[in-house]
Amino acid sequence: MTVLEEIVAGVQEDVAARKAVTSLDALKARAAELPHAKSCHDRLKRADAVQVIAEVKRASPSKGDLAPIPDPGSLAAAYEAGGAAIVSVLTEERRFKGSLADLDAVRAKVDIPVLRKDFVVTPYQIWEARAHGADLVLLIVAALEQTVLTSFVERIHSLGMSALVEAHDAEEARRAVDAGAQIVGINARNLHTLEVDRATFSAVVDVLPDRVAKVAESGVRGSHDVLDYARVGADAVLVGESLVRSADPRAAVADLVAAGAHPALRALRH
Ligand SMILES: O=P(O)(O)OC[C@@H](O)[C@@H](O)c1c[nH]c2ccccc12
Repeated sequence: MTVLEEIVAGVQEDVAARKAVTSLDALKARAAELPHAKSCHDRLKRADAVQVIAEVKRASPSKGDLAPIPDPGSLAAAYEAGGAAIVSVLTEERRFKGSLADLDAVRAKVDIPVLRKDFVVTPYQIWEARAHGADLVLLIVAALEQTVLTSFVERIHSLGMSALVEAHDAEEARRAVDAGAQIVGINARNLHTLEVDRATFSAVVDVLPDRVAKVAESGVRGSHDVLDYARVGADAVLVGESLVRSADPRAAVADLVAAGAHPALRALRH
């Protein structure tokens, strides 16, 4: 089993356990009472600056524990104050130590859109995301057959949310576009080997049409990586580890946001 398959197997067990407690109908009823999801595409695809998606990430399969994060709501509020466009919350429990409770805590504290970051393999998880106030849902191409991927993108859009569809190579990026993705993430971390290769983004991005919002995911250590990704066509960067490890997450986000708004990039982006 690859790491991805192992994670998905655990997620399937965890979803089954939650389903036994909360029915799909209960999730739908809860979702019906919430304000509409906030739109994300135009927020990420801005002519003037590269945007920052800041992630609440406690642990990862490659690095183990990253940060204790006693108060995920406050961390997310710091990200928002630093100028993040969107906050991402890992909800996978076994390897990333996230939860829907973290998503709730973040949703309660920020006004910017919130991304549910998990290994979505059933429509139940999409309803769950909406019922817990998510605006954006991650879908991983490598974990889904094409017909399923397409139906999940449609389901997410029909619930008023946005899909961030994650690819690792050109073939997966094409599949993302074919599935109707308007926001595509290119992950520098290979989910089979867990290695980071920052050159992945530039190797894959040309497959994507102009209208797609392009997110460079993983391995952003600081403002120089934002500039590098920006130069090769990223509309946004998704950053976890370097922010959760920072002593001042608000300032750390602000640094990345400032790099993304660097005047030298503006000419490139027109
Ligand atoms: O911590 P980093 O290297 O800044 O990476 C963040 C994000 O890209 C990463 O958490 C991620 C990208 N795609 C995922 C899919 C599942 C879980 C996690 C991820």
